[in-house]
Amino acid sequence: MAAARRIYFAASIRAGRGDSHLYYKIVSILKKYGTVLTEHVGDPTLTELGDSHMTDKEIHKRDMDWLRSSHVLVAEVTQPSLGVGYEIGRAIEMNKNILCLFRPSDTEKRLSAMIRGAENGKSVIVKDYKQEDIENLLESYFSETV
Ligand SMILES: O=c1[nH]c(=O)n([C@H]2C[C@H](O)[C@@H](COP(=O)(O)O)O2)cc1CO
Repeated sequence: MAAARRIYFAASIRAGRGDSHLYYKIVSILKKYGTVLTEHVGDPTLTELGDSHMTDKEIHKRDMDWLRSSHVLVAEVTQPSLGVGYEIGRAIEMNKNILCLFRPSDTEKRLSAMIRGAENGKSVIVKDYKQEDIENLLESYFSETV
């Protein structure tokens, strides 16, 4: 199943790349569980300019095609990002499995009610986590949930 599973990883780009090393780590763990379609999101050399070789229309089309073709969306939501919120909302409409990861200990901000409130204990899961727990958290998500 791991190779066949298509994973869309979402995290902040234009909203700030302060957590990019953590995104890199999450992407490298996710690769154990499937093909990560959006590997660029975890590239620590990617700046807030994002995919600057593409137009915004091209980025939106490519990412929506990837999202449609994915089995699961994993989103790191600690750094609030319009793009990530949009992707989560679209994925909910597409009935995707969604895992949102939030680090309360690394931010004074509270997660949006539109994300935390979308949790349904089944297809939409929102987890508070610490960096050191990420391997175990993903292991139990992919072995038990999807
Ligand atoms: O260059 C880009 N490439 C790209 O794939 N995205 C997608 C993937 C990310 O999960 C999300 C980030 O949104 P934002 O840039 O609003 O933080 O949008 C977003 C941008 C720039 O907005």
